[in-house]
Amino acid sequence: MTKDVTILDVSLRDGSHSVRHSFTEAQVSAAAKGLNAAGVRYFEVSHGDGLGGSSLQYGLSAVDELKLIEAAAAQCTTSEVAVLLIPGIGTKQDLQNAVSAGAKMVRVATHVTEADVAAQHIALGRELGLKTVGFLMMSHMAPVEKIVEQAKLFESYGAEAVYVTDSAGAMLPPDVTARISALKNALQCDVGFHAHNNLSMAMANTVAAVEAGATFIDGSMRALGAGAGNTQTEVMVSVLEKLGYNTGIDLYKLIDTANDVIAPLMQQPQEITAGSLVLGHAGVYSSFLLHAQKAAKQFGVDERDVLMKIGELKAVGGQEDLIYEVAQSLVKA
Ligand SMILES: CC[C@H](O)CC(=O)C(=O)O
Ligand SMILES: [Mn+2]
Repeated sequence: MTKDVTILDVSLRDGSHSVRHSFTEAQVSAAAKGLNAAGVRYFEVSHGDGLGGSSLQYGLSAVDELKLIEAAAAQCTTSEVAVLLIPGIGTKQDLQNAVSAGAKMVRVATHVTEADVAAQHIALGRELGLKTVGFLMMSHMAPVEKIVEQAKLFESYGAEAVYVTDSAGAMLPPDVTARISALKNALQCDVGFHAHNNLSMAMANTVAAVEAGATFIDGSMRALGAGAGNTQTEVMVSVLEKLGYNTGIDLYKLIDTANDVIAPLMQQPQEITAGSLVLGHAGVYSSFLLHAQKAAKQFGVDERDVLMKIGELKAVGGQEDLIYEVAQSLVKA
């Protein structure tokens, strides 16, 4: 029996980190047109750090994300636009504005131990009639029991799916299997998985996730995303179809969009470089990479040392300014 898997493309949100939040309406519109034509059910559009992320701390967006959401929604006949909301960066008003611009899904993202800060945002998502999802970031940092506890909180607030998010690209397939299987046993709602390729494990981890029962899976075209990027959506469609899963996606149309729209806008190849490898090794947020490279350059220190130290400090999203303090502290007196 073929099993259905819902693929959510994050090129236009996680990819925002990789292009330093420089997406234009024309780029988003062209990518959205291709994703819709290929039959991708959901795709995410917003600043890399979610709604309200445009700031000195996280990086200023070239174009207001509401304009990008509108441009994307205008291309959708069957696909739906998702937005990411990290409570404290984005607000309930930001979500309402995103809905007016055409968003149909919200993913409320918290650190893996902090799901309780999302209760009112999940409730608002449901009230607004959105597909509403919980997103547990940095899931490698918590043991399985903690993840189950936090996912149950999300479900109790009304989340219709809960994601295990490997923000640092630090997990190995057994880590993924353990987490997804535990959530499948403990939850009634759907379970999702989001990977980063810092240790070259994104596809293997994605396969482990679907085999353990995840039915929502993220990817990005040409792997465009923070760090070494995400599971490459067009490759994942092929791999999942070969494994007997049904994605409902037209592979050629998706490849064309990846090649004709995404490849030309990339600012660097999505490779596993010294920095992205250390993200996975030390368990650091993938979105910290470009900040660490900038800070290392500014203070004349090795980006690997900065990231290793950040990993030791167990820094979490929102602590981007710590990267500069660490780089400064590494300068030899
Ligand atoms: C900083 C938000 C982050 O990019 C969300 C995400 O995609 C992840 O945690 O991997
Ligand atoms: Mn990510």
